[in-house]
Amino acid sequence: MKTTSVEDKLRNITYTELSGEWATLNRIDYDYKFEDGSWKRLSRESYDRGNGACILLYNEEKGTVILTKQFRMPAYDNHKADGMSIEVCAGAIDKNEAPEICIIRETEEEVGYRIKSAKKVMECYTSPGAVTEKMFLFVAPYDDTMKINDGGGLEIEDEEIEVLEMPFSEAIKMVDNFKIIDAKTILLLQYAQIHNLLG
Ligand SMILES: Nc1nc2c(ncn2[C@@H]2O[C@H](COP(=O)(O)OP(=O)(O)O[C@H]3O[C@H](CO)[C@@H](O)[C@H](O)[C@@H]3O)[C@@H](O)[C@H]2O)c(=O)[nH]1
Ligand SMILES: [Mg+2]
Repeated sequence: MKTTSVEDKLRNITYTELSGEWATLNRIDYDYKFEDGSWKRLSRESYDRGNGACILLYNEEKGTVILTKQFRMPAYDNHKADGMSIEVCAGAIDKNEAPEICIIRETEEEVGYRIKSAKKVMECYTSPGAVTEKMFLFVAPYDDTMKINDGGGLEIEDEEIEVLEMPFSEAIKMVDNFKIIDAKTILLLQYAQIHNLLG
């Protein structure tokens, strides 16, 4: 592993905003020092849409988990199937919002459960070569007494989210047969498996 600090490898960083409608797509130009000591001016496009939080809700007694199903345009754009994506509950973190506060809010909005706290189990970049987004991954137990509405997402944000409560074993099967192909969801389901969250 190389130990040169990033300050010694980078200089003259400039930002050019290429698009800024919903989130910001920047072109970042920078001088980069290679290991042989040579400098080269490089350019990378970087899409900044903030950070995100997501959560796997699980019920050990029932052996179930709560997932969501919704249309995702970028997924549709990629493989032109139906564009429906089965995912753990997730949302973009508001400015100055703590990831745990965000995920408690999203849990209420998207799947209709009021949880008091959530345990952070991982952090990950979703696509570090292209997107600035860091994702904070949580787990929390749920039960029927915590259900306060039907979820579904916010109408003002045009969200249409189907709430799925399914056996954990079925969710794991959906990873194995490629029906669940969202990375954060696979990570959390496998975390639950490795750490025996559902007994
Ligand atoms: N007009 C417009 N609206 C958008 C756009 N992107 C998102 N929105 C709106 O913003 C809402 C964001 O809902 P959240 O629940 O906060 O986020 P999310 O769409 O579930 O995204 C989460 O998952 C993504 C995929 O893994 C993550 O990329 C994201 O950070 C977050 O965790 C969407 O329902 C939609 O109304 C866009 O490009 N244009
Ligand atoms: Mg969401």
